[in-house]
Amino acid sequence: MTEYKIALVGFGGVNRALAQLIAERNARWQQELGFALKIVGVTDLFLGSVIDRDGLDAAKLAALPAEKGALAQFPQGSAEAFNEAVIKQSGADIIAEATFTNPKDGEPAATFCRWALEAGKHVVTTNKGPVALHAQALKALAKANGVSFEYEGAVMSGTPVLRMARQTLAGAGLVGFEGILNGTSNYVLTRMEEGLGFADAVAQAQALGYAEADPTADVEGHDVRLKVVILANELLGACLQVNDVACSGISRLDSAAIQQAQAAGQRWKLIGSASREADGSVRASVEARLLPGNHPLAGISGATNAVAFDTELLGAVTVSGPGAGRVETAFALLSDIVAIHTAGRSA
Ligand SMILES: NC(=O)C1=CN([C@@H]2O[C@H](COP(=O)(O)OP(=O)(O)OC[C@H]3O[C@@H](n4cnc5c(N)ncnc54)[C@H](O)[C@@H]3O)[C@@H](O)[C@H]2O)C=CC1
Ligand SMILES: N[C@@H](CC=O)C(=O)O
Repeated sequence: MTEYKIALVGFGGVNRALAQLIAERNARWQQELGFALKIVGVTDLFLGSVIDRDGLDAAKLAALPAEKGALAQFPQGSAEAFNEAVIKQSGADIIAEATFTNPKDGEPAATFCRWALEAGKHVVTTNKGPVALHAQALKALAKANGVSFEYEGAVMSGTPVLRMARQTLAGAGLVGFEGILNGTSNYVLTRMEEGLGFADAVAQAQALGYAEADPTADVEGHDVRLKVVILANELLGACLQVNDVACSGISRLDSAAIQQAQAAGQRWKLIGSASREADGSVRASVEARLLPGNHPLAGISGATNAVAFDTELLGAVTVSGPGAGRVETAFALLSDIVAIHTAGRSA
């Protein structure tokens, strides 16, 4: 039986949900997936850090109170976040990186990924910063060290989009995409259609674990901009930088405008899109658009996301599913580990 030792960097909603899944499902994964996971380290800016090479109790971790320095409760635990030690010295085979997304330079998460890859550890991450801003360098580093850098959860949470498109649309002639790529803003728009105010709707999205640490990133389109860059660079072979993508959000839309549109059979949606131009370049944007009721993306409500891929051979291929959520995103980390396991077996 294969057992992967895993260290969790950032222990907020997503990695805590992964610990809960490990506590509940490890035996089942052994049977169904051919591997089990053992948590050997956890580190978090707020909670502190702990290393135990023999394995930490996943259920106890998942139930940890959200109090400053709480990881000091574990034998060998500390109220200080020794990120570098947990990444390099916990004996982990895999680092699950789920700290805050920094849309400006991807740090310090990009450094955490670098440390792990240089130390010969696989990285699975849901953090959009390192992927949108440093994917090429991190992928090269992974290759040089014979390990994997996986990030399925960076776009549309646990809904399989990146790997699905890369593997199953290869050869279909992908020329563009448009999608609802942020769970929080779509949830906010839906709740505002139902009569809730903007601030209350954002607060609900935060409580449900959908929003970024600073939800401005969700409602002003910055989060979607990172996802558009990831999709365009990965699937359309573009070399977009974040500032190449024109970006506006939903905060200028008031309840009256949203409900008026709805009464007219239309819906406001935050749309991220990219397309290949005749000269081979790729143009991309993020903006609120008023969609007619019969548009394929108009019926997507709540934290659900959808992306329609425009292909030469199949026309539009649309994938829809959860775009945010703690357990949903923890599943994305699991799917990355499955990919690592499968690649290791076929090597
Ligand atoms: N929650 C969701 O639905 C989704 C989240 N993501 C991304 O996954 C990542 C994690 O998301 P959540 O768990 O929801 O966020 P969260 O805000 O609940 O947790 C992040 C944790 O990282 C810790 N942290 C921040 N900076 C750190 C540092 N320098 N060193 C150590 N720990 C640090 C914080 O203390 C916090 O506990 C974020 O980058 C987010 O953008 C991606 C897809 C969906
Ligand atoms: N805050 C993001 C989380 C996933 O990337 C969202 O709401 O979509």
